[in-house]
Amino acid sequence: MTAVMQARGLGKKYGKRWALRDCTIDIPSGHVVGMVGPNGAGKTTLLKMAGGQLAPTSGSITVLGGHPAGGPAQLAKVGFVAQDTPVYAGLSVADHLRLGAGLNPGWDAALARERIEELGLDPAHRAGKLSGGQRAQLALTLGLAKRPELLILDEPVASLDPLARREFMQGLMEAVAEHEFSVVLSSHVVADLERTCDYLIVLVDSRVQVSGEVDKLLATHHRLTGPRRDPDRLPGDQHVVSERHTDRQSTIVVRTDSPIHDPAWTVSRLSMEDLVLAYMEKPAATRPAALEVQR
Ligand SMILES: Nc1ncnc2c1ncn2[C@@H]1O[C@H](COP(=O)(O)OP(=O)(O)OP(=O)(O)O)[C@@H](O)[C@H]1O
Repeated sequence: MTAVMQARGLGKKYGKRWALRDCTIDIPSGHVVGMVGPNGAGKTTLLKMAGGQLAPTSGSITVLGGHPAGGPAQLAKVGFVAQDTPVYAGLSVADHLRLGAGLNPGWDAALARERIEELGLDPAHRAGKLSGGQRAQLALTLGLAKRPELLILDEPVASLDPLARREFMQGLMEAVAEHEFSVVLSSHVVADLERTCDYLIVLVDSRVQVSGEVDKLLATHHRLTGPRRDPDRLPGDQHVVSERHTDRQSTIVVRTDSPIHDPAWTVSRLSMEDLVLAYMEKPAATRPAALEVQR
């Protein structure tokens, strides 16, 4: 099966500073992928390289088996909704749909029209006068009506209130269920990702810290709580992701494929948010190389 996105040693430098480095990922098709990480971690940089808007400084990236800026056929397969849900303030909703139809060979006019109707948007309304939530929905409609094989969304819900966020994510998930395309979505709102994503990428300090199917990541990460212990004394197959200690107690998040038998530990499962926070807690330089959990 063709990978949706495959990167090998991918890096991007702005001046002397790496925005993304040593990124190696293989994302299989058919997933809704959540990309999460703190401000400046390199999410937009990675997504723009996938969309063909930025050239790598090092390494390589293929998207749906092709070069990201590889010509009209490649661009037709990938929808990209940029960070600030870009629409043209002076153009009406209907103008946007006409523009989309003119620019995209696979344009699904019925999908676009029906979605605008369902959203209750007036086709004559200028985009500049829409609310943030409505603008985001218009941008999503343009991305969906292109009928891409992969839709990339860079923090699409960042400026939306919780209700608008939920409506946006619901609309996206309904479209995924109906048209079966892959999605890569960056967001700071882990709760949104928890509801929608089945594949996760955590980026911190310009590096991919972990990537893989959510179910598998949650099955292989555990929180150990017990009497204070030096993490160096854990079994070799338990990779420490984060650690906290008081005088008497240790709380350590580990990744391991093996069961944990040590009776001294209380072992608990992590939520997606716990997992993301564990990878954000510890400085990347002190962690082992990026871990990848594959199908
Ligand atoms: N055009 C640019 N010129 C110089 N540096 C840049 C440029 N774009 C991004 N950077 C830097 O690259 C790093 C990664 O930025 P990027 O926008 O990819 O992060 P991000 O994870 O998307 O952040 P956010 O969550 O805030 O959107 C940051 O340090 C940023 O300042």
